Amino acid sequence: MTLLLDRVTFRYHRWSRPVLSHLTYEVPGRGLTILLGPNGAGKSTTMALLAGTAAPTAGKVLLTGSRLSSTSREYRRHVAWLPQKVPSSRQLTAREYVAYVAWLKGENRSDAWAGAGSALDQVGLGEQQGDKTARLSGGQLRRVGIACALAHDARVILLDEPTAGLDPHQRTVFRDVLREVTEKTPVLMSTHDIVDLADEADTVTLMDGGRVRHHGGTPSFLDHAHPEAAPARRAESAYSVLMGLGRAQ
Ligand SMILES: Nc1ncnc2c1ncn2[C@@H]1O[C@H](COP(=O)(O)OP(=O)(O)OP(=O)(O)O)[C@@H](O)[C@H]1O
Repeated sequence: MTLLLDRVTFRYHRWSRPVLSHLTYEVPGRGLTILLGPNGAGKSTTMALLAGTAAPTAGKVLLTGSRLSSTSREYRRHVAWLPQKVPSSRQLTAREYVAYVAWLKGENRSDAWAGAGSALDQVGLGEQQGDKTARLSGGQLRRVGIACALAHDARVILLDEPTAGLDPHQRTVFRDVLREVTEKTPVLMSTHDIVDLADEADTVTLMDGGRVRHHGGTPSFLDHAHPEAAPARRAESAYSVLMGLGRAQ
Protein backbone atom coordinates (compact mmCIF):
# COMPACT_ATOMS: atom_id res chain seq x y z
CA MET A 1 0.00 0.00 0.00
CA THR A 2 1.42 3.37 -0.94
CA LEU A 3 0.47 6.87 -2.05
CA LEU A 4 -0.20 8.03 -5.57
CA LEU A 5 -0.57 11.47 -7.10
CA ASP A 6 -2.65 10.79 -10.19
CA ARG A 7 -2.41 13.57 -12.80
CA VAL A 8 -2.47 16.23 -10.11
CA THR A 9 -2.65 19.93 -10.81
CA PHE A 10 -2.39 22.33 -7.90
CA ARG A 11 -2.59 26.11 -7.61
CA TYR A 12 -2.50 28.08 -4.37
CA HIS A 13 -4.89 30.74 -5.65
CA ARG A 14 -7.61 30.54 -8.20
CA TRP A 15 -5.90 32.74 -10.76
CA SER A 16 -2.27 31.93 -9.99
CA ARG A 17 -0.03 29.70 -12.11
CA PRO A 18 -0.19 26.05 -11.12
CA VAL A 19 2.70 24.90 -8.93
CA LEU A 20 2.13 21.31 -10.16
CA SER A 21 0.64 20.41 -13.55
CA HIS A 22 -0.69 16.92 -14.34
CA LEU A 23 1.89 15.39 -12.01
CA THR A 24 1.78 11.62 -11.61
CA TYR A 25 4.03 10.29 -8.86
CA GLU A 26 3.90 7.14 -6.77
CA VAL A 27 5.72 7.03 -3.43
CA PRO A 28 7.83 3.85 -3.34
CA GLY A 29 6.23 1.23 -1.14
CA ARG A 30 9.34 0.39 0.85
CA GLY A 31 12.44 1.91 2.39
CA LEU A 32 13.57 5.53 2.41
CA THR A 33 12.91 7.82 -0.54
CA ILE A 34 14.50 11.25 -0.47
CA LEU A 35 12.86 14.10 -2.32
CA LEU A 36 15.42 16.59 -3.56
CA GLY A 37 15.12 19.83 -5.47
CA PRO A 38 15.95 23.53 -5.31
CA ASN A 39 13.94 26.04 -3.28
CA GLY A 40 10.51 26.46 -4.79
CA ALA A 41 10.65 23.14 -6.70
CA GLY A 42 7.32 22.05 -5.21
CA LYS A 43 8.54 19.54 -2.59
CA SER A 44 6.50 20.88 0.35
CA THR A 45 3.46 21.31 -1.88
CA THR A 46 3.77 17.69 -3.00
CA MET A 47 4.13 16.58 0.63
CA ALA A 48 1.09 18.60 1.72
CA LEU A 49 -0.98 17.02 -1.08
CA LEU A 50 0.21 13.53 -0.13
CA ALA A 51 -0.54 14.29 3.52
CA GLY A 52 -4.08 15.32 2.59
CA THR A 53 -3.69 18.78 4.15
CA ALA A 54 -4.02 20.38 0.69
CA ALA A 55 -6.53 19.25 -1.91
CA PRO A 56 -5.60 19.01 -5.59
CA THR A 57 -7.12 21.54 -7.98
CA ALA A 58 -7.47 18.67 -10.48
CA GLY A 59 -6.54 14.99 -10.40
CA LYS A 60 -6.51 12.63 -7.44
CA VAL A 61 -4.38 11.65 -4.48
CA LEU A 62 -4.97 8.06 -3.47
CA LEU A 63 -3.86 5.35 -1.11
CA THR A 64 -3.19 2.57 -3.59
CA GLY A 65 -4.77 -0.79 -2.89
CA SER A 66 -7.64 0.76 -0.95
CA ARG A 67 -8.25 3.55 -3.52
CA LEU A 68 -8.99 5.84 -0.56
CA SER A 69 -8.86 9.50 -1.57
CA SER A 70 -6.81 12.06 0.39
CA THR A 71 -9.99 14.01 1.06
CA SER A 72 -11.28 11.21 3.30
CA ARG A 73 -10.67 11.02 7.05
CA GLU A 74 -9.80 7.34 6.66
CA TYR A 75 -6.92 8.22 4.27
CA ARG A 76 -5.35 10.58 6.81
CA ARG A 77 -5.44 7.86 9.46
CA HIS A 78 -2.98 5.85 7.38
CA VAL A 79 -0.58 8.67 6.61
CA ALA A 80 1.76 10.35 9.07
CA TRP A 81 3.11 13.78 8.24
CA LEU A 82 5.86 15.75 9.89
CA PRO A 83 5.68 19.30 8.51
CA GLN A 84 8.75 21.55 8.33
CA LYS A 85 7.75 23.28 11.55
CA VAL A 86 6.68 20.73 14.14
CA PRO A 87 3.71 22.13 16.00
CA SER A 88 4.02 21.88 19.77
CA SER A 89 1.75 22.70 22.64
CA ARG A 90 3.46 24.41 25.55
CA GLN A 91 1.05 22.90 28.03
CA LEU A 92 1.45 19.24 27.05
CA THR A 93 4.23 16.84 27.94
CA ALA A 94 5.90 14.91 25.13
CA ARG A 95 3.85 11.81 25.96
CA GLU A 96 0.58 13.73 26.21
CA TYR A 97 1.28 15.40 22.89
CA VAL A 98 2.08 12.13 21.05
CA ALA A 99 -0.94 10.42 22.62
CA TYR A 100 -3.17 13.35 21.62
CA VAL A 101 -2.03 13.13 17.98
CA ALA A 102 -2.57 9.34 17.98
CA TRP A 103 -6.05 9.89 19.45
CA LEU A 104 -6.83 12.45 16.72
CA LYS A 105 -5.78 9.81 14.18
CA GLY A 106 -8.39 7.43 15.58
CA GLU A 107 -6.67 5.38 18.32
CA ASN A 108 -8.68 4.88 21.49
CA ARG A 109 -7.41 6.62 24.67
CA SER A 110 -5.60 3.71 26.25
CA ASP A 111 -3.97 2.53 22.99
CA ALA A 112 -2.93 6.11 22.25
CA TRP A 113 -1.33 6.46 25.70
CA ALA A 114 0.46 3.10 25.52
CA GLY A 115 1.53 3.70 21.90
CA ALA A 116 2.90 7.14 22.83
CA GLY A 117 5.11 5.63 25.54
CA SER A 118 6.63 2.98 23.30
CA ALA A 119 7.01 5.37 20.33
CA LEU A 120 8.94 7.84 22.52
CA ASP A 121 11.16 4.99 23.71
CA GLN A 122 11.78 4.03 20.09
CA VAL A 123 12.99 7.52 19.16
CA GLY A 124 15.22 7.67 22.26
CA LEU A 125 13.06 10.09 24.24
CA GLY A 126 11.80 7.68 26.90
CA GLU A 127 13.38 9.75 29.65
CA GLN A 128 11.93 13.01 28.37
CA GLN A 129 8.36 11.78 28.02
CA GLY A 130 7.24 13.77 31.07
CA ASP A 131 8.90 17.01 29.88
CA LYS A 132 6.75 19.80 28.48
CA THR A 133 7.23 20.01 24.69
CA ALA A 134 8.09 23.71 25.07
CA ARG A 135 11.29 22.67 26.91
CA LEU A 136 12.55 20.32 24.18
CA SER A 137 15.23 21.25 21.64
CA GLY A 138 14.46 21.49 17.93
CA GLY A 139 15.99 18.05 17.30
CA GLN A 140 14.08 16.47 20.17
CA LEU A 141 10.88 18.05 18.90
CA ARG A 142 11.45 16.49 15.48
CA ARG A 143 11.87 13.12 17.14
CA VAL A 144 8.59 13.76 18.96
CA GLY A 145 7.10 14.33 15.49
CA ILE A 146 8.38 10.93 14.36
CA ALA A 147 7.01 9.36 17.54
CA CYS A 148 3.59 10.76 16.55
CA ALA A 149 3.91 8.88 13.27
CA LEU A 150 4.91 5.66 15.02
CA ALA A 151 2.22 5.87 17.69
CA HIS A 152 -0.62 5.46 15.26
CA ASP A 153 0.82 2.80 13.02
CA ALA A 154 0.87 4.78 9.77
CA ARG A 155 1.22 2.97 6.44
CA VAL A 156 3.41 5.73 4.99
CA ILE A 157 5.45 8.44 6.73
CA LEU A 158 6.09 11.85 5.15
CA LEU A 159 8.87 14.02 6.61
CA ASP A 160 9.38 17.56 5.31
CA GLU A 161 13.01 18.65 5.82
CA PRO A 162 13.34 16.93 9.18
CA THR A 163 17.10 17.46 9.45
CA ALA A 164 17.13 21.22 8.81
CA GLY A 165 18.98 23.01 11.61
CA LEU A 166 19.98 19.89 13.56
CA ASP A 167 23.41 19.73 15.14
CA PRO A 168 25.71 16.84 14.10
CA HIS A 169 24.80 14.71 17.14
CA GLN A 170 21.04 15.17 16.67
CA ARG A 171 21.51 14.38 12.99
CA THR A 172 23.20 11.08 13.79
CA VAL A 173 20.50 10.17 16.31
CA PHE A 174 17.85 11.11 13.78
CA ARG A 175 19.45 8.95 11.08
CA ASP A 176 19.58 5.96 13.43
CA VAL A 177 15.89 6.37 14.22
CA LEU A 178 15.10 6.74 10.54
CA ARG A 179 17.00 3.58 9.63
CA GLU A 180 14.95 1.60 12.14
CA VAL A 181 11.64 3.13 11.08
CA THR A 182 12.17 2.51 7.36
CA GLU A 183 12.66 -1.20 7.97
CA LYS A 184 8.94 -1.40 8.72
CA THR A 185 7.30 1.60 7.10
CA PRO A 186 8.07 3.43 3.84
CA VAL A 187 9.26 7.00 4.37
CA LEU A 188 9.28 9.90 1.91
CA MET A 189 11.53 12.66 3.14
CA SER A 190 12.30 16.02 1.54
CA THR A 191 15.76 17.32 2.27
CA HIS A 192 18.59 19.57 1.14
CA ASP A 193 21.11 17.36 2.94
CA ILE A 194 22.11 15.25 -0.03
CA VAL A 195 25.57 14.46 1.19
CA ASP A 196 24.32 13.17 4.52
CA LEU A 197 21.44 11.20 3.21
CA ALA A 198 22.12 9.79 -0.24
CA ASP A 199 23.93 6.85 1.39
CA GLU A 200 20.88 6.07 3.50
CA ALA A 201 18.27 6.35 0.78
CA ASP A 202 16.90 3.48 -1.28
CA THR A 203 15.33 5.79 -3.84
CA VAL A 204 15.96 9.36 -4.96
CA THR A 205 13.34 11.63 -6.50
CA LEU A 206 14.53 14.96 -7.89
CA MET A 207 11.95 17.68 -8.48
CA ASP A 208 12.31 20.93 -10.32
CA GLY A 209 9.66 23.44 -11.39
CA GLY A 210 6.86 21.17 -10.18
CA ARG A 211 8.05 18.23 -12.27
CA VAL A 212 9.92 15.05 -11.45
CA ARG A 213 13.25 15.38 -13.19
CA HIS A 214 14.71 12.08 -11.98
CA HIS A 215 13.31 9.12 -10.08
CA GLY A 216 15.02 5.83 -9.38
CA GLY A 217 17.21 3.76 -7.07
CA THR A 218 20.09 5.55 -5.35
CA PRO A 219 22.77 3.79 -7.46
CA SER A 220 21.11 5.02 -10.66
CA PHE A 221 21.08 8.55 -9.22
CA LEU A 222 24.76 8.37 -8.25
CA ASP A 223 25.64 7.05 -11.73
CA HIS A 224 25.00 10.58 -13.00
CA ALA A 225 27.94 11.93 -10.99
CA HIS A 226 30.91 13.33 -12.88
CA PRO A 227 33.41 10.46 -13.37
CA GLU A 228 36.10 12.45 -11.57
CA ALA A 229 33.94 13.41 -8.59
CA ALA A 230 35.49 12.40 -5.25
CA PRO A 231 33.55 9.52 -3.62
CA ALA A 232 32.27 11.80 -0.85
CA ARG A 233 31.01 14.32 -3.46
CA ARG A 234 29.21 11.94 -5.82
CA ALA A 235 25.72 12.78 -4.57
CA GLU A 236 26.30 16.53 -4.92
CA SER A 237 27.84 15.98 -8.32
CA ALA A 238 24.92 13.83 -9.54
CA TYR A 239 22.51 16.52 -8.33
CA SER A 240 24.42 19.21 -10.22
CA VAL A 241 24.60 17.15 -13.42
CA LEU A 242 20.89 16.29 -13.34
CA MET A 243 19.98 19.91 -12.62
CA GLY A 244 22.24 21.12 -15.43
CA LEU A 245 24.26 23.24 -13.02
CA GLY A 246 27.80 24.33 -13.77
CA ARG A 247 30.39 22.58 -11.61
CA ALA A 248 29.70 18.88 -11.30
CA GLN A 249 32.90 17.45 -9.79
N1 LIG B 1 1.13 29.40 0.65
C1 LIG B 1 1.54 29.68 -0.59
N2 LIG B 1 0.90 30.60 -1.36
C2 LIG B 1 1.29 30.85 -2.61
N3 LIG B 1 2.35 30.27 -3.21
C3 LIG B 1 3.03 29.36 -2.50
C4 LIG B 1 2.67 29.00 -1.15
N4 LIG B 1 3.55 28.08 -0.70
C5 LIG B 1 4.40 27.84 -1.71
N5 LIG B 1 4.11 28.61 -2.78
C6 LIG B 1 4.80 28.62 -4.07
O1 LIG B 1 4.76 27.29 -4.60
C7 LIG B 1 6.00 26.98 -5.22
C8 LIG B 1 6.55 25.68 -4.64
O2 LIG B 1 6.84 25.90 -3.26
P1 LIG B 1 7.22 24.73 -2.26
O3 LIG B 1 7.25 25.33 -0.89
O4 LIG B 1 6.35 23.58 -2.51
O5 LIG B 1 8.70 24.40 -2.76
P2 LIG B 1 9.86 23.57 -2.01
O6 LIG B 1 10.49 22.74 -3.06
O7 LIG B 1 9.32 22.89 -0.81
O8 LIG B 1 10.86 24.73 -1.58
P3 LIG B 1 11.88 24.79 -0.28
O9 LIG B 1 13.02 23.90 -0.59
O10 LIG B 1 12.25 26.23 -0.28
O11 LIG B 1 11.10 24.38 0.94
C9 LIG B 1 6.93 28.17 -5.03
O12 LIG B 1 6.89 28.96 -6.21
C10 LIG B 1 6.30 28.92 -3.89
O13 LIG B 1 6.52 30.30 -4.00
